[in-house]
Amino acid sequence: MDGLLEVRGLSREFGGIRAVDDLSFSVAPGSITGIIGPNGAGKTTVFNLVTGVYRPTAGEIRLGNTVLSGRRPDEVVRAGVARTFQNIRLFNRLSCLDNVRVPLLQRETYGVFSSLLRLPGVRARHRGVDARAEELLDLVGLSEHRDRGASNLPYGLQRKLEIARALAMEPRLLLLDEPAAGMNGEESRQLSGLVRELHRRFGLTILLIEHHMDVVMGLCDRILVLHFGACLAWGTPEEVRSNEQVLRAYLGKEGRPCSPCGA
Ligand SMILES: Nc1ncnc2c1ncn2[C@@H]1O[C@H](COP(=O)(O)OP(=O)(O)OP(=O)(O)O)[C@@H](O)[C@H]1O
Repeated sequence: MDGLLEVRGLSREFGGIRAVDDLSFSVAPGSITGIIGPNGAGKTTVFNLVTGVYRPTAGEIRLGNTVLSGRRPDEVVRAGVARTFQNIRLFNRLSCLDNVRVPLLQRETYGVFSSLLRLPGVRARHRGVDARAEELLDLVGLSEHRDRGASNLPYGLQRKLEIARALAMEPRLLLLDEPAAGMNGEESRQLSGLVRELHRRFGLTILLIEHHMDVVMGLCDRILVLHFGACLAWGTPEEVRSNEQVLRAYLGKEGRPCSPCGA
């Protein structure tokens, strides 16, 4: 097992529904991996399982040597996994800068008394946080919007702000849930450029869910195709694009799941 993320025999049931069904795949360190599949295929449930929002019914998830399955979301973040959400989750009343400062401050461990007394070391660390927040906003192209309320940003920029917030966690693995949702062709091209740049600059491993095929095919080294919670296909964009089962599934005929993926 040499993936940064290793998923083995993962299942999750909701009542009688198997949202994720005995799924295995591996995300290589430093790669960009895409998850695609029809609505309801289980893509977001996989993210929720990796990030500790849901507990698996069966199976194991590892990040390097750390077992993630069964951990709380805050423990998963500390282990090095950050994510963005399909339905954007920002502090709407806060400025862009403060939206990024919050996770940065959470990472800092202040003694309560030194914080209350505003000791010099704390003030210096606050300045460090401000500088880092500005840097992250600059990186995603939001510097000029730093003082603007998050809810006043256009949708595409809110998605970039979410990415800046996730980067503030200094993740080893970044999960992006439909980063190009609601974007037009030009916006999604820009978004692809940004993801590529972040990947190069931070040596990040990225797992992304996306319905925009041009984004997925252009960015990803490997693609996992989910169908009824199981792996329908796994491979390079070229392999997936020409896979008969994938073509049939998207055309409405049922394909036969394969397993395990990327092992
Ligand atoms: N909390 C939940 N309770 C009950 N059923 C759920 C829950 N979360 C997901 N499901 C079900 O699990 C299945 C997979 O849903 P999921 O949201 O993971 O799919 P998806 O591939 O992300 O879909 P989409 O592309 O529409 O976002 C669906 O049948 C969904 O209704």
